[in-house]
Amino acid sequence: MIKDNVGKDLTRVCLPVYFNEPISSLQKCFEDLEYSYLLDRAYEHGKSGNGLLRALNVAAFAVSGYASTEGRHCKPFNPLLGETYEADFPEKGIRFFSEKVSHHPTVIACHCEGKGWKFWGDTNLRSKFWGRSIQVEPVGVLTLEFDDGEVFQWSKVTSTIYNIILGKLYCDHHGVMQIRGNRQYSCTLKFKEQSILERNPHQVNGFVEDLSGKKAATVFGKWDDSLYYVAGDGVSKTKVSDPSSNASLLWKRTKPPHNVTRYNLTSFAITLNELTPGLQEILPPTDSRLRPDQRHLENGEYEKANLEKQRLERRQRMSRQLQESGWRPRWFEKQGESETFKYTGGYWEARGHRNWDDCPDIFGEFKEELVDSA
Ligand SMILES: CC(C)CCC[C@@H](C)[C@H]1CC[C@H]2[C@@H]3CC=C4C[C@@H](O)CC[C@]4(C)[C@H]3CC[C@]12C
Repeated sequence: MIKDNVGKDLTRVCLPVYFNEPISSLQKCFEDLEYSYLLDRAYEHGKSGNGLLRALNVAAFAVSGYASTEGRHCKPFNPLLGETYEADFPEKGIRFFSEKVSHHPTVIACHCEGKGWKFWGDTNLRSKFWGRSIQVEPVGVLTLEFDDGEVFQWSKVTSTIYNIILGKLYCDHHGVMQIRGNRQYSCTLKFKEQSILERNPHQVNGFVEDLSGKKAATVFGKWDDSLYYVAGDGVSKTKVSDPSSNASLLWKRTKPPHNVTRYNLTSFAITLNELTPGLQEILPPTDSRLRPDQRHLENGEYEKANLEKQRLERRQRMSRQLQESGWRPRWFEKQGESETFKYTGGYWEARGHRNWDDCPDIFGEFKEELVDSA
């Protein structure tokens, strides 16, 4: 298996379903929004004139998206071309939508609307599998726009997955994240690379600076745990990295569920593939929740899952031709080659009318009842 896949792009590595988690990359993308309340807070702070606290909460949000990667060791499903995922969370005040917009290279685009903000972006994971470790470089810009016009943009840092063959598999994130704002504040965050002797892994350190380049606050914490800040220009480093000092908490990770599954999903992630009867009737035929192999895996039916996965992978090989002969994403569009895919609108309206006539039947043939009778 390894021999067949060395040097390949991670998204295109074909593995038996046993290595998968019952979540697609489209759904995984939504995991980054688990702590969306930080953006609601950021909006409120900015509205009441505190631009610094807005920038700090945006920084906390950008870090919080990594928390759910801790302890994970399974590969998400690579969605089919044109596959979509929606998440309607009225209790969080957010609506999220994503689509796989390109197969060669693999690109996923997403769009999310919250209370006072919009968040969108696309990612093309440039990854290489070299046998012992995999390095993932997300290419693409994430944009956060507040309703009052303030915009922040950043890109995700490099991730490395270690011990692919021997030892305990784990991932780490490292590099510098530059969160650029269009008004007064910008933020720089450094994700420290873990060394073998590291006693304090997963560290993130950084600062918020104003237009003149003056440090307005220092931030520190761990991407799998929490983030703190100290206002002002940082004083001495030792003092600042001690949470018992005068630091204030920006974000704290939710505790993992009591009865973890073999996938180590967070309580939030566990809900993302749920197919409630009411939902099944309104989803488009392209939604990840309707993907048969993923559903079988979630139900623990490995053999059925594997057969379906092979069938869908065979079908998917034709998607290169499809794309070359002018296939276009249904819900996203990009202006120029270097631009980000932008949501063209209309998904939630179509859902209101259950009008999915022009959605392709990407999963084909599968007719079995998907909802658990239990
Ligand atoms: C080869 C197989 C069996 C093992 C690897 C499985 C796990 C650990 C890998 C597969 C795909 C990986 C993800 C791919 C892309 C991203 C986006 C990046 O911005 C953060 C890390 C994150 C979210 C990775 C986390 C680790 C990951 C989930």
